[in-house]
Amino acid sequence: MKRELEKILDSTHDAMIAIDKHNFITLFNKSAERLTKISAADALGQPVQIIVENTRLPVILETGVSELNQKQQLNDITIITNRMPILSDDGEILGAVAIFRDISEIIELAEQITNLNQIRETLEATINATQDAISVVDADGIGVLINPAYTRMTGYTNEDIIGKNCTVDLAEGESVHLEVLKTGKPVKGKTLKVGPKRKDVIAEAAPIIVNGVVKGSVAIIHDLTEVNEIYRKLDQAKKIIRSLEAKYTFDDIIGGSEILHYAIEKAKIAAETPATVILRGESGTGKELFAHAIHNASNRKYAQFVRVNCAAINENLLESELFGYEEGAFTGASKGGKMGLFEKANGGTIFLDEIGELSLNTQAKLLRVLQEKEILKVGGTKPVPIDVRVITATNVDLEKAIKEQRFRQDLYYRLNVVPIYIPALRERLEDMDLLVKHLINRFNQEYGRSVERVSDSVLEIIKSYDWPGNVRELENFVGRAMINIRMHEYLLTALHLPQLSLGVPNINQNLGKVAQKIEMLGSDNTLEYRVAAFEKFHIEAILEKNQGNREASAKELGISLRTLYYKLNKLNRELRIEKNEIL
Ligand SMILES: Nc1ncnc2c1ncn2[C@@H]1O[C@H](COP(=O)(O)OP(=O)(O)OP(=O)(O)O)[C@@H](O)[C@H]1O
Repeated sequence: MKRELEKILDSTHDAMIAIDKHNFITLFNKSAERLTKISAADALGQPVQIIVENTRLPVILETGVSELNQKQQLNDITIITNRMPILSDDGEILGAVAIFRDISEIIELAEQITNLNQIRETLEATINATQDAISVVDADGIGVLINPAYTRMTGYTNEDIIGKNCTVDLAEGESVHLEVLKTGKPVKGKTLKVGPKRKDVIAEAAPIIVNGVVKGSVAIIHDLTEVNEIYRKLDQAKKIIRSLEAKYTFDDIIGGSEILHYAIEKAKIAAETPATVILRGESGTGKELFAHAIHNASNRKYAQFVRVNCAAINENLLESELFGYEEGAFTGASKGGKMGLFEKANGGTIFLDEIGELSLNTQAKLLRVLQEKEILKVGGTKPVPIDVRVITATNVDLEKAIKEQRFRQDLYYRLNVVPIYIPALRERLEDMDLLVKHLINRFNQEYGRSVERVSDSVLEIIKSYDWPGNVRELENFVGRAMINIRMHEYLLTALHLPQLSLGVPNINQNLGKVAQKIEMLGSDNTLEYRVAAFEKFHIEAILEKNQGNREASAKELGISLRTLYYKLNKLNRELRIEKNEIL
């Protein structure tokens, strides 16, 4: 009987240790051995304190009171202990027994459950926070979860969806959930209408598979109106990039002179209207810059800006370039025909530069376009309506061209709606300082230079020159000077300046050249040396003006020809002029 009892006790998972009333161990089953890593042979008959430290069994012997469900650590294992006295029938304490249960596994399981809970919470928070509308159904197609984005998009709440068939939200189209549950495969890009407002959406869905079995389906729907809005924005962005072809705005027009300011103000007013603008001014005054600025300040700024240099395109091609052609219009015409520049600029602006160069034939066609607001392609019979703002520019005297019957008067009236005259650079010397500063900043960046100032004589030279090529020539001149300057020089002096193109000589220009050369002189500041240098440079300048004609130069200088030769020889001998190596 005792053996059988021991067998039963050994087979239980609970560890058991019993002691007699003298604290000696009387029972130590197999589970106790596993838990304490002490063999029953070592334990039995020993005082319990020797075998198990901090045991409370002796306390139980004394008090006779049970201690139940006590959690404690034993060799890194969490156990639950029940300790009870062993009582005789008449209540006498015969010993005590402790039963331990290893609960590590249970704790691990509990931890896993807690973790799973956390994962679930995180997943739920993510699903709720996402802007995509999500719905989940079970294997029978019954709604189990929707997120707030879904409610926002469809108008349906938990009440309408959870526990209901997955087709309840559909206004038009097949349920993606049902398709997924049927095929077990993901579905993509289905267009449907959902909700009471029949919202257009794109849906995609995927199966939820657990252990190889389809347990449900999860779907994401995207609002097509949002997608369309994204396309619209993309399109607008493309247009903005395209309109960067007109890259300048009024802020890029540098100058503070009253005469330029007047032109800018007039252009700004014109920009707000659809009126045809004609920009008049010499070459390089900034007519194209103005055309860009007008386009970019108008409500057509997101549409195309098309520049046509009427002088650069072959007269035979110009018509088909401007108005396009139909397929088979002429030998060599591309298949499908070609869109003309007017059509390309539809909704935007066409800038016809050098309009004075148009042939009378093309002038007649252009007049028709301006009057009818439609184009007729070469070889075509059906006119195409167009909405284009026309800006033209010219540096030729159109009025004279009309008198000479090179330009049509009726076209002139059509084009001359808002004439804007852009003054030549020599008419606005006040702008020079600002322009030079602006150009130096620009070339500092482009060429990696660090020029901070220009010497007074440079400005003097610049202001004394005629600038027949206007701002373009000034740009070129400063750019070349900036190449001449070394990396760490911060003062631009006359030494850095390139030769100015001769143009039509005038006295100011001559003085400028003299000043430029004087700055090339060395450190000899004696009056004799400087006066002699001035004399030499002045003679050279006058000679240059008279294209080397010595008689005319001597006459202009008020000296005899003999004196001129004498002076030139003498001055060349006497003057040691330090030349800038870079120039
Ligand atoms: N006021 C200004 N401020 C800054 N840059 C200017 C100004 N005027 C002209 N420019 C610059 O000078 C150069 C020539 O200008 P633009 O091409 O506009 O002149 P244009 O009058 O159209 O010349 P063309 O008649 O030869 O075609 C351009 O690089 C332009 O940016």
